[in-house]
Amino acid sequence: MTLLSVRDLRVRIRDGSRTVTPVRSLSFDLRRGEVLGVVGESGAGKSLTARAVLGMAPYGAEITGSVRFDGRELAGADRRAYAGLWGRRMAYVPQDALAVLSPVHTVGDQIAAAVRSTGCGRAQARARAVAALDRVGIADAARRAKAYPHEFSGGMRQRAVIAMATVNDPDLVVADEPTTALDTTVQAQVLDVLAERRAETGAALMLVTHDLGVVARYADRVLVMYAGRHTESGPVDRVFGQPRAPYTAALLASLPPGEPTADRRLPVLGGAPPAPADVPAGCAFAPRCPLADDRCGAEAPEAVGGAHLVSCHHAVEAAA
Ligand SMILES: Nc1ncnc2c1ncn2[C@@H]1O[C@H](COP(=O)(O)OP(=O)(O)OP(=O)(O)O)[C@@H](O)[C@H]1O
Repeated sequence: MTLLSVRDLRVRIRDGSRTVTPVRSLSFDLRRGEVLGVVGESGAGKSLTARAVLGMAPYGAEITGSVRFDGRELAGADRRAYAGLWGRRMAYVPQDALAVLSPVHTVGDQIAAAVRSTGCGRAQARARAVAALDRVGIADAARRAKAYPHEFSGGMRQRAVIAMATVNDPDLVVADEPTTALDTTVQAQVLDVLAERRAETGAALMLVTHDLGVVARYADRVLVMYAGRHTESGPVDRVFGQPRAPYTAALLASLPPGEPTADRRLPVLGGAPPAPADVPAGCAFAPRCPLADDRCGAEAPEAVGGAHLVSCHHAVEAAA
């Protein structure tokens, strides 16, 4: 069943003296309990999309289109509309734990406060906070709950944020590059903890990452974005096994050998994506695409296909 339905999402934002549209005409769905990986090069609009879904778009950003969460329209809603949702039904795991953890309260108190927002009593909230820390692999959780965020390592802080995000069994967790700031040795452990907690709570997870290997390992479906738009989406094994858009194929081909099934027909991507103010008319990828022709320069492609959607005038036919 669909939990989150995003249609024709557009994020407009002032950038100095002009207004840019870093996310445009973006549509995707997330089903209950599903893990959706959102990938694309830097500047593709992944973070803005995540923040638009959460009602946490930067100040002054204009959100249009539709963001339906469990049947409720949230696009452009004010913070009051989200107040009953944050921390209870939807939760955020950012790249930097300190963006959501206060430095002046203990980790345990902060998780307990999230529990208390559901109406739970003080003693029980504390006990649940300690249990939540224990579940994310924080040893000696009762003692560690009394520590402040700066007394935790980066990996432990991220575990604490995962504990806080999942303590109230939310329907949706949005994780934006949740391990990018961590040492590589710790990244996999923290992602495993996030995946475990997701499975235990049954939450859906929107996992923003630039790492296709992470998507291959943890996600059910993938959304590939380019210059703020949908490029390709569908089940991970189909999109990575038989990419239909030249951009997805090139992204996969640029992976080191041994990474997810990479079709290496296309050369490694040259050039860089356009800045939001310089997105060309037509297909945004056309200037870098080996298959681009006049139509690509003139006409932005619509998303076509059933479960495996692609926005490309030269899309490879999906295998039956
Ligand atoms: N507050 C803002 N004001 C103006 N432009 C912004 C703002 N936030 C983001 N942008 C622009 O929007 C585009 C998309 O940004 P976003 O952070 O969503 O990309 P991303 O795909 O998450 O990239 P990365 O992988 O580097 O985090 C970027 O070009 C960025 O410069």
